[in-house]
Amino acid sequence: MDEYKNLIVEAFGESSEDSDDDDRRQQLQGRREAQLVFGENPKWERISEIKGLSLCRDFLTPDQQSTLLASILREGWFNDASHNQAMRFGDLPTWAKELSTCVLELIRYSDYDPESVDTNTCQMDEQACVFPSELLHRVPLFNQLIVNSYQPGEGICAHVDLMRFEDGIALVSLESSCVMHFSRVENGVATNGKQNEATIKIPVYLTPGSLLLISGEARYQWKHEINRKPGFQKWDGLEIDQKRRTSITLRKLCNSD
Ligand SMILES: O=C(O)CCC(=O)C(=O)O
Ligand SMILES: [Fe+2]
Repeated sequence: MDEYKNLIVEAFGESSEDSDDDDRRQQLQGRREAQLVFGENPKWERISEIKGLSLCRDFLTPDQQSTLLASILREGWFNDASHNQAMRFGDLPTWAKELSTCVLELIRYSDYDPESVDTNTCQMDEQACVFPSELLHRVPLFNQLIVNSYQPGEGICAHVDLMRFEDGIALVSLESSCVMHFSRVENGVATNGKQNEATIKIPVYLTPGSLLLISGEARYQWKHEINRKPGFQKWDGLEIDQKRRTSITLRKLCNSD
């Protein structure tokens, strides 16, 4: 984690929260330099059926995944086998703050399509951005953390994340791969015996070290779930080998005033 962050800080300096044009130009310049430093930029996959869902599979290297997992295990939250979830609000552990910084830097310096940038204002069009750009200036970016530790067979029921959290959710996967399914919130009435829209499930394959960003429609109009019961975890026609899976969810609480 530190290595990734230091590289970025070394290359571009600490990030600024100002948002005037000069800063934007510098950010764009930073992206160009990032391409030189890291070679090929991390690739983002859009899930075409769902607006606001972006997946970066090579977010964390295997070494970074091990370091992150070790930091989580050192917290001791899962020492007792009956605990499989930990939540933190406000001041997050150092490793979680570093992870948030990595998410932010990755988004800021990710590949971008030069065609989508207005060269006068240096504004990127929303479609080209993997995260709503107005959220990138909020401080802190995230102040709530959930770590889930799932044993083989365990998953999470279909849900929309609670409205007490703002838009813009980051989800990091560690250990076992899994398929997360998304289904529309609306309960459209099934007509003509056709499949109800709400029952159509879009599968998203989450591999270890990947980062999933959920915002806008994906956050408010789609439910997500992971069913790891036997027979439900298939990708490319093959049943996924189920091991323990650890996930980290980063969110920002809505202001209560
Ligand atoms: O474990 C996951 O990947 C999903 C967790 C989740 O949906 C949540 O914390 O709201
Ligand atoms: Fe969730």
